[in-house]
Amino acid sequence: MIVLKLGGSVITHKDRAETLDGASLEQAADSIARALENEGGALEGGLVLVHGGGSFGHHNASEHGVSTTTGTHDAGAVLEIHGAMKTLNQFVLTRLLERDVQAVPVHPFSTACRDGDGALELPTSQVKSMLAEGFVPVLHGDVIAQTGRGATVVSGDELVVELARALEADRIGLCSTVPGVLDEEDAVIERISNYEAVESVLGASETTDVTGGMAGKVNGLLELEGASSIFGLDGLASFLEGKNPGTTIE
Ligand SMILES: Nc1ncnc2c1ncn2[C@@H]1O[C@H](COP(=O)(O)OP(=O)(O)OP(=O)(O)O)[C@@H](O)[C@H]1O
Ligand SMILES: C=C(C)CCOP(=O)(O)O
Repeated sequence: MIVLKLGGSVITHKDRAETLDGASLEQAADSIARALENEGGALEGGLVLVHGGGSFGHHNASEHGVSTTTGTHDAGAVLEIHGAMKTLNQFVLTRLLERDVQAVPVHPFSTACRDGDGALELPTSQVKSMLAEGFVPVLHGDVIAQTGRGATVVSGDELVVELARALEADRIGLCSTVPGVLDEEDAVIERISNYEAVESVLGASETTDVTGGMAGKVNGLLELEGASSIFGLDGLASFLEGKNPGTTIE
């Protein structure tokens, strides 16, 4: 099975608060629908989707001073951040359903949490049941309760790592707004197996982002046993066909 994240930077205009990038979301939904129609293809074992926040969630979290480590005890702030993510989730589900993809929501706020050290606990038995019944579960970056800190942000990137581990994913992909991890000359780095070797080129996101941009992605994916890929929207169809576009992290 495949765990795929649609980056918020792809499906929204990340520099404008709560603005969907409808054309890119539709292109992504088309690629997913086409890949699922392909019997015997790479998606035969099922697909779990995660999407990020982009201009939904990050702006709200930033306004309330909430990040993956700084929490809030203000339920109003939680509702605003979670509400923005649910709005985006609804857009994603609708575009998939319009293409007959049997996409269903999983909201991390109602199921996941962090311990006092920030370690993520993400139950996955409901995701497994959904997969077994032929659904495409769609999770998203969110706020979640954290022991001693109220509620903190959980990135879609963290969810991908946890899902990949718990579901023993065969393939893991992060589709972002860049064609891969870029070096100093903006060329795509083909393979990364060591964080220190690329640390100097890994930065945060250029837009409002409370979860760590490219550095966080590479760090998280390197923790996994198997290989994973970071690629742009133009690489999505090829990734879903079983190829390795963009940067391979192993
Ligand atoms: N070496 C690098 N190569 C590519 N992108 C980089 C690099 N260093 C920093 N970045 C930034 O990381 C961004 C991608 O991370 P970002 O977290 O914004 O993506 P996303 O996961 O698609 O979005 P979201 O976090 O909203 O879901 C790029 O747009 C770029 O600004
Ligand atoms: C900012 C919120 C609420 C979620 C962020 O998820 P990400 O875009 O995957 O980092």
